[in-house]
Amino acid sequence: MTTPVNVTVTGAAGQIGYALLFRIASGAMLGPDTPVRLRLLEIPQAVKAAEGTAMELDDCAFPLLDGIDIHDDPAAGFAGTNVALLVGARPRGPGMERADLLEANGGIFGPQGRAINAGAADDVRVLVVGNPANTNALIAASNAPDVPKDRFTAMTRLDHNRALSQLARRADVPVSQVRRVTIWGNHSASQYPDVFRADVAGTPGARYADEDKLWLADDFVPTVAKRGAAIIEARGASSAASAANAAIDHVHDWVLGTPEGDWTSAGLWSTGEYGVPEGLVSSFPVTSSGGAWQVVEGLDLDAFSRERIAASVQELSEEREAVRALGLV
Ligand SMILES: NC(=O)C1=CN([C@@H]2O[C@H](COP(=O)(O)OP(=O)(O)OC[C@H]3O[C@@H](n4cnc5c(N)ncnc54)[C@H](O)[C@@H]3O)[C@@H](O)[C@H]2O)C=CC1
Ligand SMILES: O=C([O-])CC(=O)C(=O)O
Repeated sequence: MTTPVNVTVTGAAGQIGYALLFRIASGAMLGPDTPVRLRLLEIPQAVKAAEGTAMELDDCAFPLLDGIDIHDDPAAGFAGTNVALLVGARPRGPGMERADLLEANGGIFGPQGRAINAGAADDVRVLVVGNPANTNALIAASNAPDVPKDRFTAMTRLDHNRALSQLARRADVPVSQVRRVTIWGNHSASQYPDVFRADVAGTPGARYADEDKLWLADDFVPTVAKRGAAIIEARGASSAASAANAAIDHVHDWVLGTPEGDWTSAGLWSTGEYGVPEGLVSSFPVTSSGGAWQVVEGLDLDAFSRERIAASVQELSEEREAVRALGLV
């Protein structure tokens, strides 16, 4: 049998954790041939709830689930881990922006970055889901100097999937026929979902944008960018199953590759692509092969897109200043 992959999930007793763990154990994330060993990392008060989830995981008798360990100490939770999903953090409530969580959540990601640095496997791949995801990824990466920066990513795949779905609805085509949309910038209301370079069942996405500027600026962009708030308003709690699904998609594509002719979106440590200052964790169009993300380079950006991207990147710079002032990086 193949050696199991160690997968650490923080916030395992939370609502995203509950929607995520069963799918990881079923093979949805790493494929049907890869056994997994789950490490659930929680705060001490939530360990009992995590134990309950572990009992349910046992009760599923997943053939690929090699074992489950529960920890409340980051050093133990990340020791030898190959894939780390940093979900554990407070969600926002109605009327809050994700950046309002910076002070409450930022402090979680420095110690976790240090624990990953000290003990994770050499091939560790980290996805930060806890908000504000981009800047929390920046904090974690900055506290893990020995881990290559491209191993720390922030989740904008949920925004990407939202954009696919909204564009498919507008064009009245199946979502499977929409390709190459991009989320640029921050996982926040300033993000820029870009349809200009998309392919919509063979029609350039730019046609929808050019024909109907009002739809683009007043409907599509805000619907995608503010979807998280709309879910909180409707459900009384932030998105969970769709967030877990996006985390599965992100790690699946990172490890197993993106389909030929398409790309997806992920928050990556910038090395200056598209003028994004180095060291900000910003969302880009990305492909994956050989277990590594590559930014899709050379896209010719129109003025509308450039302006929107710059605004979101400016917000990321401000968040970096804020966490510097808090001494977190
Ligand atoms: N990037 C994205 O697209 C999305 C991000 N999120 C974010 O994901 C995070 C989690 O959301 P939910 O699961 O709904 O929250 P939740 O409140 O249901 O669960 C959070 C869990 O994290 C645990 N936790 C807190 N501090 C921890 C620490 N230091 N170590 C380990 N565990 C810790 C808590 O005990 C709790 O069980 C929130 O910050 C939310 O805003 C949510 C949806 C989408
Ligand atoms: O909006 C929130 O706070 C939760 C989240 O990140 C999302 O649903 O995109």
